[in-house]
Amino acid sequence: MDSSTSPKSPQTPKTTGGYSFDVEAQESSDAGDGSPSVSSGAVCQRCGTARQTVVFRQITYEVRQGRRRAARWQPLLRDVSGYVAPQELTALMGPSGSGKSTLLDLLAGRKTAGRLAEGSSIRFNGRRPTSAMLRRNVGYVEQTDTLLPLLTPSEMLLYTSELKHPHTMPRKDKQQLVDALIEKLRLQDCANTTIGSSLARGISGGEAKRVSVGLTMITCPAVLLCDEPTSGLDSWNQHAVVEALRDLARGGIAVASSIHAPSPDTFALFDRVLILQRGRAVYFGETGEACSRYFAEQFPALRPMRPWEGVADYIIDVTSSKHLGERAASEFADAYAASELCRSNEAEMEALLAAAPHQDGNSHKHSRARSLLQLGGPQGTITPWWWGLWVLFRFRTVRGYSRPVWVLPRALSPLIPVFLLATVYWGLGNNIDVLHVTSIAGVLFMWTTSAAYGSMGLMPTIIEERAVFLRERADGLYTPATYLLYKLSEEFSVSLTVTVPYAIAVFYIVRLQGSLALFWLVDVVTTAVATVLALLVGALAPNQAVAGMALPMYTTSLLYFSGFLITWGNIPPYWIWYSVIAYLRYAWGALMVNQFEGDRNIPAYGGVPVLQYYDLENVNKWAWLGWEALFFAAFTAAAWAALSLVRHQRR
Ligand SMILES: Nc1ncnc2c1ncn2[C@@H]1O[C@H](COP(=O)(O)OP(=O)(O)OP(=O)(O)O)[C@@H](O)[C@H]1O
Repeated sequence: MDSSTSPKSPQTPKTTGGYSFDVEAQESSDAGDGSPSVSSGAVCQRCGTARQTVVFRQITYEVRQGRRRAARWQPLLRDVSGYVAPQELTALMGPSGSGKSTLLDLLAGRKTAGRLAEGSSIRFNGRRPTSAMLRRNVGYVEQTDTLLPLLTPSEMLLYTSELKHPHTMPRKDKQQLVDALIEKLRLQDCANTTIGSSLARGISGGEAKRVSVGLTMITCPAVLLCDEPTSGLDSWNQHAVVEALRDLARGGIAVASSIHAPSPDTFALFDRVLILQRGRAVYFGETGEACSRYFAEQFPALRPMRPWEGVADYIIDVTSSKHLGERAASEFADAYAASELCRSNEAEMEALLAAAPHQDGNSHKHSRARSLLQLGGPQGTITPWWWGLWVLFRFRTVRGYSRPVWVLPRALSPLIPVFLLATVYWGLGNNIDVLHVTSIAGVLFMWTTSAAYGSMGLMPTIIEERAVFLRERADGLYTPATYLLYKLSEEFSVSLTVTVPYAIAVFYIVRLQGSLALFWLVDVVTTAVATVLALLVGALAPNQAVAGMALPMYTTSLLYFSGFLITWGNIPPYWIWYSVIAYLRYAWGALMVNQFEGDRNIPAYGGVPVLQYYDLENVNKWAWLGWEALFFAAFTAAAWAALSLVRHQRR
């Protein structure tokens, strides 16, 4: 395993796959926020992204804890300083809960709660970050992978590339970039293997993690932040992932990654390490010998390193408060704050800021900039909506259609209700005695009910896909409206087709009356409403369990008020409002009028004409179909709002 290349040694990085920064300083016209700038270092040969040095000083980050009046600001990070430099791979280490993810989130502008205290400052090339600038310059690899299990790494990267580069860029150029990334991340062996999931085995965890890194590298960010990219991996895969990060760093990117217990070989791949403990820095400096020497000199009473221990394990173990108690633990942070190393780091940061092309100063008034804490807001996409829809269709829908487990449940699930309706009510539709009138009303009721329940099976998939949606949306791959359109058209294209033969079969076998077109359209619109409801509940519900309960309960409640089980006149006055907004009432009402308007005098119970008995005598069936379609429009708007506004991710 190669762990040799030092960032200190001057070198001309290879331009492997175009992910490399030119060593000559060049003028860049894109600082990511639209303003021209001159980088302190170089620009990427491929995309012109300027190198970025991230300097963070005296970061104190607090969240509000406790209830209402008793709530107080609790610091999660205190006076943490350091930097992430181009061409360097920086490790963030520390016991669980020490604040590594919090710091990475802050640097990436992904915090949605809490505040940065007075005096905290984060600078990218000397400049206060804005949302647009962070989005352009920072790649963030989350702890959990959010990949599409049906695609291969090569397809996953191409799919992301299609959505992250202008649609006018030729496909072969995008493919070349993908091929270069595959080579850079050493994914050649699994490039065409299906990614898979926990249920269907695919590529390994380490390969999946490198694909996740690749997704953020598609647009060639200048800074790459990774939150525990090696968690859950064996030491071989850990090493492979960190090696890939090290290669990216050597190409000119500033890379920081949190990591737990790296093996000595893997730890040696890092250039620098920031060790946190209880939200405070206990060491920031070079890895390896320098790190162990610092602890040996500062704390001579510490136990010596055991022969089988790596430096990383040793430092984390000796500084871990589980052995020391809180007071002794803070002594490490106090000692570091008073150390020569800390002073020299401060001087280095001053020098980096002084050499930076922008001089926003350390004015603390703006260091709490909302943009820094709230990157997750509305954002644009690089490609137009129709391109997003086309790419989603090309990579996701087509792949779904090719799988029997996707198509068969959708195509065959209406078969059982259709079979039951056709065999139980065979030829009943033109029979006109009182009992049969009620049975026919029941057939129509069951027809709408089956359509309403049929789409509920979608919800688990929608919730499973939610993490992918949230990540891709945050990455600006598409808007919630495009995603909604994609999901609806994916489902409609199947349901429009399969409902035709089923509607014809039931209509003729049961010998129903009226318009076959309306009978089919009611089924289509009811399925559409149920589909968008599944998307709405999937977007709103915090988890599978809540979603799995909410939609069936809501749909069942509609059955009471659709006009069949209790006629309109018998609904208690305080429930009438619910009947008015029960979309199934309009579906069933339209079907009833369709069935009985040819002969309005057919009697129901008590000899009352059937449409009068069910309070439908003044109903226009097409108008009621239109009302149901309006419910579809309203639920679609609600689903769009939920997808846009509900985050499910508080950081
Ligand atoms: N929004 C928040 N509100 C309250 N506490 C929070 C919030 N975010 C993080 N914390 C707390 O801050 C501490 C640091 O969390 P963080 O996730 O940064 O730790 P970490 O070092 O990354 O841990 P691990 O290695 O286990 O991922 C934890 O005790 C966590 O519970």
